[in-house]
Amino acid sequence: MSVLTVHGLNVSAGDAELVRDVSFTIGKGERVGLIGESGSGKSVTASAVMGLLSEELTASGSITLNGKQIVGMPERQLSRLRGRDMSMVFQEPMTALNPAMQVGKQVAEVMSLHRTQPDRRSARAAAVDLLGRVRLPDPQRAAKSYPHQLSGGQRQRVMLAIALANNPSLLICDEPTTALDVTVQAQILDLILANTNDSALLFITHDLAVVATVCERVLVMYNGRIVESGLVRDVFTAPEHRYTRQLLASSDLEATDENGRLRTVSHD
Ligand SMILES: Nc1ncnc2c1ncn2[C@@H]1O[C@H](COP(=O)(O)OP(=O)(O)OP(=O)(O)O)[C@@H](O)[C@H]1O
Repeated sequence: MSVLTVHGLNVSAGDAELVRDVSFTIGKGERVGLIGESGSGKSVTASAVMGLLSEELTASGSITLNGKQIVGMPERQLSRLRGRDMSMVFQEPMTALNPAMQVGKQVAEVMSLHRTQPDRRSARAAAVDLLGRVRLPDPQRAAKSYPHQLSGGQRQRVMLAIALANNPSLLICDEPTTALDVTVQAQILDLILANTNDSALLFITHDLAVVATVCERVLVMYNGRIVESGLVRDVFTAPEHRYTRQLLASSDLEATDENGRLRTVSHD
């Protein structure tokens, strides 16, 4: 059974249809990229999956996470799934972190909230472990820092620790490295790859080279619809849709090398 199944998803704001008839699945341990120009509906799709659509938006169709229907699920139930069964990493960690709370406590809190650690003390210890797993130097000390005392890359590591804390079945990354410099981007991508073996991963990005590095399958979104999908190596080497060809042409990804294999832009 797929971890995530989206079937015939529509999202509208009044008369405006933002997402139209979107369907896809992600299995356990599968990594799927979602690409498309700004405004094509990627973030709206991700918000619908997380049950985080703003009030003026309406969703119809079906989204199931491990068989549970997300569309129309009451907020109380959704909040039990978010942070435990599914979590999300955003582009700007500063807005997602609490500026007034030590980051170790923020990591511990998501475990205490979902009771995935027996008590607060174990949650604190597990938080320090997690901060080490996302390779924050001196995790004991880092746990006591406030978000403003950390660099952008370190804050994104904290976000990743929070997202991974309860070993979610589904991790959604929405442009998680766009705001970071290139070296830090590559480190964060490595961490995401190293820590999501069993999770289903939906990875939203403008950067086709990142998709080629991280994902096995890709969905191409244009004007609210998925216009093309398939294995990254097929879609990037032999795109069928005109829009995908344009995306590839305007990216700095050199799709194939002299042997016809997918080549990615190096990150250093
Ligand atoms: N709350 C809202 N009310 C009305 N329209 C919205 C709302 N949220 C998003 N939209 C519109 O929905 C469309 C899709 O937006 P979305 O943020 O999903 O695009 P995106 O592909 O994620 O773009 P980006 O890459 O810039 O994040 C856009 O036209 C946007 O203006």
